[in-house]
Amino acid sequence: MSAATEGGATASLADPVVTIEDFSVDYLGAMTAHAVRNINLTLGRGEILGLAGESGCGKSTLAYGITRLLRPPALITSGRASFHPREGGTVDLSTLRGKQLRAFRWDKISMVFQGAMNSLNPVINIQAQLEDIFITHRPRMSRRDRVRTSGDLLERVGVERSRLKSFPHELSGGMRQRVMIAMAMALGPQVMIMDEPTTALDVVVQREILDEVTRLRAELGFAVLFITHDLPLLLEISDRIAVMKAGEIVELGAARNLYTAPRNDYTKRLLASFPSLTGERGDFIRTGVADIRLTETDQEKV
Ligand SMILES: Nc1ncnc2c1ncn2[C@@H]1O[C@H](COP(=O)(O)OP(=O)(O)OP(=O)(O)O)[C@@H](O)[C@H]1O
Repeated sequence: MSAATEGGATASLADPVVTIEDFSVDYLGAMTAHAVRNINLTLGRGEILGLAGESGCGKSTLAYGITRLLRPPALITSGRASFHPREGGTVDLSTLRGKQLRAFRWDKISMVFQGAMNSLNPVINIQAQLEDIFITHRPRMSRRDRVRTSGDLLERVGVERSRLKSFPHELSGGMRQRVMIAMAMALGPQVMIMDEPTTALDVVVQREILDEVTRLRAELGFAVLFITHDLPLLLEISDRIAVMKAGEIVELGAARNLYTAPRNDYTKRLLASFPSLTGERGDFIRTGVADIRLTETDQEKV
């Protein structure tokens, strides 16, 4: 659990940075899938909110939906997601279009996805890829400042400045994912959405990167919506955790409370599937092998 911010979670809810209201997404087709169903969720300013749940429960669909990255056959069928900038006011994300939306994504809300490290351009060095963000979004920035800021960003995520000259294939997977986190942080967003950002990495690298993210959050004050099926990992880094099942949030609470006194049967089963938080972990969340269909009592909502 994120001891550094205990208590801060409740306080930050009085100051939300994103609110999601009655948000629903369907995948249209012969068998329409109701992937996200009437979700209400608030992300507090500076909070790390964990979103947990087995594969296919709708976590990514929710993240893509908020940031308007969904493509047909996905359709937002109800609700809205709003951003509340530090500077005041409210932006209904559904009203943003084209250039405005693209600028918003880097500037205010940025994203790091699982395969992000593979989306670096293989034929361009890291410096050019970082500089590119500033060329596009901060056109008045001098070349000198771009290079300096790009180096600062790399150092911030634990990658040596000298790596600016490297090409993606010269970096390890962990380093490439750190570069992606640096890119996501480049414009000082108020929210970062991280969808399984470390899943493809080995546990030591995963741990280092997560420590970095929590440290940076404390330093820079951005909020994080952290999505993973790995509940023990969420318990360590999150202020609050929302547990998702079949498109719905079945439990939402402070990470510590969720761990010590889960209310929902499904949450209890998720926790029980990890026999020890330090030892070997259960595997049904990863593989989806075991049958863990919801019982009637699981339907209790928050
Ligand atoms: N392009 C698509 N067309 C139809 N159904 C889809 C599509 N993408 C996702 N779905 C369905 O929507 C539901 C939610 O999927 P989603 O990827 O959001 O879940 P998830 O919790 O993020 O899972 P994972 O951890 O495996 O990424 C699933 O039932 C999935 O089969």
